[in-house]
Amino acid sequence: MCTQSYILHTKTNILFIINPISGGRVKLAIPDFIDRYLDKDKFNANFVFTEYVGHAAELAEEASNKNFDVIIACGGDGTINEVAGKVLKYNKVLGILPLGSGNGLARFLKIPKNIRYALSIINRLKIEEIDTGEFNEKCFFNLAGLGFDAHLSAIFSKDKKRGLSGYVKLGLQEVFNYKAETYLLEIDGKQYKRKAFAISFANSSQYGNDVYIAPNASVKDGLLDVCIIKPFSILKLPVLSYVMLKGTAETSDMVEIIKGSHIKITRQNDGAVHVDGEPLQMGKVIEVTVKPLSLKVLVP
Ligand SMILES: Nc1ncnc2c1ncn2[C@@H]1O[C@H](COP(=O)(O)OP(=O)(O)OP(=O)(O)O)[C@@H](O)[C@H]1O
Repeated sequence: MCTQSYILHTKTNILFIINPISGGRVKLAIPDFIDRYLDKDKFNANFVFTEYVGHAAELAEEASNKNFDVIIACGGDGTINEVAGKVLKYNKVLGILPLGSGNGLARFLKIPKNIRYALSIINRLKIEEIDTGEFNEKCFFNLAGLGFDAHLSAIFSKDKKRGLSGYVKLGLQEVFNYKAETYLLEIDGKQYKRKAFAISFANSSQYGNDVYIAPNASVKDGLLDVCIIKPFSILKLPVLSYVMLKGTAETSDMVEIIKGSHIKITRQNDGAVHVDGEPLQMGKVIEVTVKPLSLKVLVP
């Protein structure tokens, strides 16, 4: 594990990239709030709101080329994905203000939802390096996956209402009709054939909202947890929900977890995948790898 602190001779240029729609929360007052609690002796702060999907990545790229050393993703895992992809590319430092619906990576890193406390973490400038994943060359930082989770994220992204309740409602509508598929997996050279409801590749332990798919996952072990949710009778949905909320999914016979660093997955058809909850379409064959300790993040 590598922990560093900046020795500050001059002020650090910091950019807050704010997603106005994440978490279903209005954020017009956020810049004033940040301005009040950010340490002005350490930082020159700038703020910008995103205007469309992909804009956070463009803004982070621009900022990296303009002397910003620390870039803060103010949103959920989708916003972090866009910002962190560029932070990783330009070897900058990522900060997080958890303003999303699920906030999976922020929860895993113990960054509080209370913005004042989250800002106190930024003020301390304590940096750690974490693993990052690649899903057919698309970076991810929390979770990527296919099957039901990918199907749901594709539908959720078209929904105007964000937030936890909308997600749960949609999930319950869709779970009844979703059909499990057969996948061929190669994990660090070993072959597996599995029929699955969903498969997640977990860098952190959770989807968000403290729903744990991979309770023993670590962002520092150079490994991903391949979490296979087996096909199940709808009557067992409460059991599956219970073990995920309790953080005991690995003990359930409905879930199989295999750790690995080089994974190839072959499915029956092209279709939906998700990276950090954002929907994408990919082909039948997907390669998943991990870059150990590759991203610098501000942590408590
Ligand atoms: N101005 C905007 N209008 C519409 N979509 C936007 C805008 N700015 C960013 N986005 C998109 O919003 C999406 C959702 O963002 P994000 O994932 O951060 O929030 P969330 O889904 O509420 O939280 P979480 O992923 O933690 O559950 C991302 O795909 C992002 O590209």
